[in-house]
Amino acid sequence: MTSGTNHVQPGATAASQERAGHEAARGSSAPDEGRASTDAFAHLRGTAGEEQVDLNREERKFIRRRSWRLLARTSRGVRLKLLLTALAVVLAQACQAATPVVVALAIDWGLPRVVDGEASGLWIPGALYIGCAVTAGIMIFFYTRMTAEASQQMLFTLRDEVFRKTQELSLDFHEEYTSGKVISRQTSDLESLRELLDGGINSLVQGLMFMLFTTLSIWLMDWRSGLVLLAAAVPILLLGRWYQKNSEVAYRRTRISSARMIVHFVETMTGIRAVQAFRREHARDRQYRKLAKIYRDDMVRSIGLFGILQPSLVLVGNLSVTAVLLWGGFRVLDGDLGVGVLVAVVLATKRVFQPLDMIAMFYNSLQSAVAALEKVSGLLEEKPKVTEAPNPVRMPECRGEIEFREAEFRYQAGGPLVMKKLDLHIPAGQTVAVVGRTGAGKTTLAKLLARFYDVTSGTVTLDRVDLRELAAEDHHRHVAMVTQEAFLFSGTIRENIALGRPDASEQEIVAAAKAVGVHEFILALPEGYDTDVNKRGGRLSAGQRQLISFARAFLADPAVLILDEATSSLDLPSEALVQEGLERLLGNRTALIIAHRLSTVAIADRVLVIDAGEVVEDGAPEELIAAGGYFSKLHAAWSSTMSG
Ligand SMILES: Nc1ncnc2c1ncn2[C@@H]1O[C@H](COP(=O)(O)OP(=O)(O)OP(=O)(O)O)[C@@H](O)[C@H]1O
Repeated sequence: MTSGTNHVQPGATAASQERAGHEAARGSSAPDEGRASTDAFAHLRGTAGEEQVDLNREERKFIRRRSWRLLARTSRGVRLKLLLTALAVVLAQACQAATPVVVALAIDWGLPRVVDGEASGLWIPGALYIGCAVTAGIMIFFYTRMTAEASQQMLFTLRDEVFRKTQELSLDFHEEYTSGKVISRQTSDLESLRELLDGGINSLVQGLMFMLFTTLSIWLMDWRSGLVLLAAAVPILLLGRWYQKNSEVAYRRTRISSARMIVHFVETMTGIRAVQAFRREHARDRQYRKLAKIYRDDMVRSIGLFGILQPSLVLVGNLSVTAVLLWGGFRVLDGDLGVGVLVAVVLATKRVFQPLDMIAMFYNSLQSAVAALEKVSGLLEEKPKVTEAPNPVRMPECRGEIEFREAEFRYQAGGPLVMKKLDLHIPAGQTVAVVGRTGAGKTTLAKLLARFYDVTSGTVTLDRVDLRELAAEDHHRHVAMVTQEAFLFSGTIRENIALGRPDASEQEIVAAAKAVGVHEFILALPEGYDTDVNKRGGRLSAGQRQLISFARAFLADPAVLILDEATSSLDLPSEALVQEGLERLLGNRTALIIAHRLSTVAIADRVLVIDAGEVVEDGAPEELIAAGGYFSKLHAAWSSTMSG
């Protein structure tokens, strides 16, 4: 793959700037270490505390504040819409709650007039009723639309932010966090939020408003019945509090178990070849069932809480209606209360509890969404370790001279030194083969040059400019890394080659393919350069993919090429093909090749033998063979396999 060296878009750090002063969550970069130790919430920053279920008061407050900040930021562009929606909801609910009052008016004020032959007793309540109904209808239409627009806009912003953030984060984050978790944040967590934003908030506000106005109308009609409602509010609030406390933990648990399940699923699917090759299907399935069962049980537990809440609320509602009816009925018998008012008050009391069901339901989705928001806001709080300097050095032209000076590197703070005080100068245009035992640090050297990571101490320079000072865009243009996997994106062969330089003309794309010797092969494909790499017939072998990625790199025309070579998986004819392509690709660029084959070393000007993070042999291939060290043994072994 011609990999984009990890760089940060200049505009993509607005969110991180807002969080200036916060420590990096996982605290492995040197400047953060000191501050993290004085930070009481260091263990919760970013994705660090993601799996923690039980939080204390302060921790809950910290997480909630972060979620709210994210919601506030996401709603920035739609606040007017939200305000208008709220107004429309209030108006609609006021109109709906007013209808029982109109019924009372019709019975107690209108009917006597109608009996006396006065038409006003009929049309005034009638007009009021129609007025309320029509206004409520218009307002409902209005806010339904507005809510959909506002919530979809917020989700769009969130989706985009999650995507940009995950792309922006450095490789170290992805190696730890895994793509399964990112997928879980982007899919199941955002889905929970969608459920809430799409209908939940609306119904919640709508229900609350309806209850408020209906309660007001009851107080206006008969304050004694209002007292019954006040008494009913006590058990309702207690129930609400109980539910909130318990469901918060329960839903947090479901977000964690759902993420674990998705991670396992994604890992199995991405590693399906290994799973099938090693007959791991049953074991993976067993593990998946275990995780899915945990998720199921967590869900059942949280829904079970709702199962207690809902009938309890219905019971309180029904008892209240009975109390209002009995107390009001006795007062009607005593002549203290009009029948119309009693009918209206009983009607209103019955209605006042109706939205409770709905509110409880959406409180449920609110809790689920809050748990999801905690996770998403944590992910968005992460900061890339590899960042662009505030005033980066531009480099329009590059010769390709590389220097590592006293470069040291460890993957994690406190972890082992993977590279020890490396001093290495590679003049422009040199082809350097890097060899060494597995785990010696060859790929690490390449990753540092591609700036997937920054050195822990010392420097790495390109044309004497420290990579940390160099503009990401220029670094990306001058240094390209072609990895073993030779990843092809969905799309045509042409598009895949053009990734190296999106503005390349057709001739340039064909010229690149010809240069690395893959043109004839592409023409033989069912649709030539238009062949879709994911469709039947477009499926390429490892060697063919490698050649396409060579063409991609050739087109990008970088001054420095880093190659993590494809290895023994290639058969000999295609290996020869790759070899020819490779030679033409190298041209007179500076190249760092992690060599796994004798043929590659043969074209190198220089060989570096790395062992335990140190260069132990360095010289022209023939010199090293003559010296009789590690390389000469390796060379002898390679030669014997070639001749055998
Ligand atoms: N992301 C990582 N986090 C922690 N340690 C790592 C990470 N990647 C590599 N290492 C460690 O760094 C050391 C060097 O690894 P590296 O991948 O550079 O070796 P290599 O020489 O390229 O090996 P190979 O030939 O097997 O690819 C190894 O001990 C490895 O365990």
